[in-house]
Amino acid sequence: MAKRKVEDAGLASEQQALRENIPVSKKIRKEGKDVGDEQPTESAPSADENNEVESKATRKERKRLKKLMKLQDDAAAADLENSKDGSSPIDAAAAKAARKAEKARLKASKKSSKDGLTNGDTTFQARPPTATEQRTSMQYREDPSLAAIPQEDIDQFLAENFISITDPLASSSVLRPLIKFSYLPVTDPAQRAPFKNFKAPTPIQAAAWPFLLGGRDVIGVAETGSGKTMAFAVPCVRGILSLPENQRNKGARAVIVSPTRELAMQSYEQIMQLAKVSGLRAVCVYGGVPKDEQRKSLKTADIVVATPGRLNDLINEGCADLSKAKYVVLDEADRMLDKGFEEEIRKIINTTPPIGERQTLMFTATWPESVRSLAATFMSDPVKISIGDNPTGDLRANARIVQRVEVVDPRNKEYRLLQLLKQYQSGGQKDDRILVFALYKKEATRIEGFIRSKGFRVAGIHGDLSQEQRTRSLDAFKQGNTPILVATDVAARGLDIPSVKLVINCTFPLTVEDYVHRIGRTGRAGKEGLAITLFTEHDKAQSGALINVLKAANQPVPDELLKFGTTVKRKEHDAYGAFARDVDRTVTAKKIKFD
Ligand SMILES: Nc1ncnc2c1ncn2[C@@H]1O[C@H](COP(=O)(O)OP(=O)(O)OP(=O)(O)O)[C@@H](O)[C@H]1O
Repeated sequence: MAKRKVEDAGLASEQQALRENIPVSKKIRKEGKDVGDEQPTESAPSADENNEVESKATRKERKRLKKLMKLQDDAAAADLENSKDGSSPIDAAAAKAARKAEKARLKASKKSSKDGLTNGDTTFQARPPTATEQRTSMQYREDPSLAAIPQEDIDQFLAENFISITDPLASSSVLRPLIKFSYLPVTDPAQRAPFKNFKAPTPIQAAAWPFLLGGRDVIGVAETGSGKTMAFAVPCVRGILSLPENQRNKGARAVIVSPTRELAMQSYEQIMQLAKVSGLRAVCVYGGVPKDEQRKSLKTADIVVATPGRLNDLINEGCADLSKAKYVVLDEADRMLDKGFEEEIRKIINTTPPIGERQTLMFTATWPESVRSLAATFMSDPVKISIGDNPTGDLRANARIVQRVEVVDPRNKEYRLLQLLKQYQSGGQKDDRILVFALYKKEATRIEGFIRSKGFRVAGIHGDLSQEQRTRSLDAFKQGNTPILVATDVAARGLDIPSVKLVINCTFPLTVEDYVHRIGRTGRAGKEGLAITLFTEHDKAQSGALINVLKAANQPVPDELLKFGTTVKRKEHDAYGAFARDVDRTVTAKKIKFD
């Protein structure tokens, strides 16, 4: 284990060196502005130097495109052969069109190299292929019909959906978003069944799939309820299916780590929809229930979905072996890298193949500065994909949620809550689902009892309840038997409960990121939602950050809230308070010599 840590640290510093010498990034520009969030590094060459370097690089890129065309030609020819046997029909006309489109792109690349020595928005710099490039080259073949789409249409799709891709290796020049399900390299109709109720991939799915299918590390940041689970689940299953059949059902090839038991179960269910039809096995490993069944399933499961504590227990017991798990996902990644989980995550990741040999994915709706450098230590040349009109990566709430903030006297909170419940559960709305958030377990218990005493059907979910009670409450809420659920932040992240009409924050959470996740339980999968927050003087430290979130989503900011101030307080360290300094953990420490 210690050896692996040293190994990872070495690779991390190698990555850092690469990063400093290779300021290669693709930035999708909107209205002439950079939408990417990476700044050129100090060691970036001057404009003249760039021209010199880029001309070589552009030639290199042309070669790469040519190679890609040749491989596509060969593959298309092979497919055509196959289609003669009737085994894998492919549209030869589409393949031809794709080749034409590729040639056009190549021509455009030549032209732009003459004009400004750039290829569209992508700048290239000559350098040997990195470990990531060697590992990932050509695992993914673009569908010919996708390749045939004019570049302007692709650019329009990226701009309309505010898709920003920052790729340190600039391979995004050949990886187009999978804007239709039919462009997924899936031939078996049974494997397409899970998408049959969806019109098209969501932007995060469309943009992330080609990179993930190509074996790249990805950081995916997209609003709550935007389909991130399928974004990482589809390539997970495709990757395992690409292994020889005799290597399946023989232990973990992929691991997905989630912060809560309920979220782990939910992701497991979604993944099973894809895995089961393909004969793959998955297991969900979480605490609060006996281990025996989990131990047994781990022996044959291809995919492990887990919460960190129980997974580490089973690793320590020797029952969970992740040494072949080359697909590692941190769902709700910022939470997983938070102080409470960081150590557990590090232990888990240290038992997977080393950085560069595994694919590491981080998905989330919130990506605070405080976790970004730590995330980099687990990843190899990650492609950053973010969705939203949010070039700086600042915190953003789902724009379809109407947010209302009421500043109230702390003593009147429960009375106001009761009024709201009566208002939003009257007449035809009496079965509407309402999720009420409290901050503490005891508070949740008290509020649940209070609501019940007023004649409402209500259940609760928090850490003081047994897993059986938690599951029962969640099921009753999902099925609509109890239309009100009182929860602590165990239900803030990831839970996908259909038709939650209203989220009420009875007590404000500890961070504004949690606020964004809490209200994200409504307004999912393209639907509208409403969130009402009762804000008191006790929460005033959060007023500035909340005001920013409201403004960014064009929501009204009440004057009473403005009175608490607009300053955004820096996140404080538990031990060092506001004096804590952000440390770039990707940088290797300097050796100091004492003479
Ligand atoms: N392509 C699609 N079209 C429409 N709906 C989709 C699509 N893909 C997934 N969904 C649905 O969207 C809902 C939200 O998906 P999911 O739970 O993955 O969101 P998320 O982005 O992970 O949210 P959160 O940030 O809250 O965890 C789910 O009900 C899912 O079935």
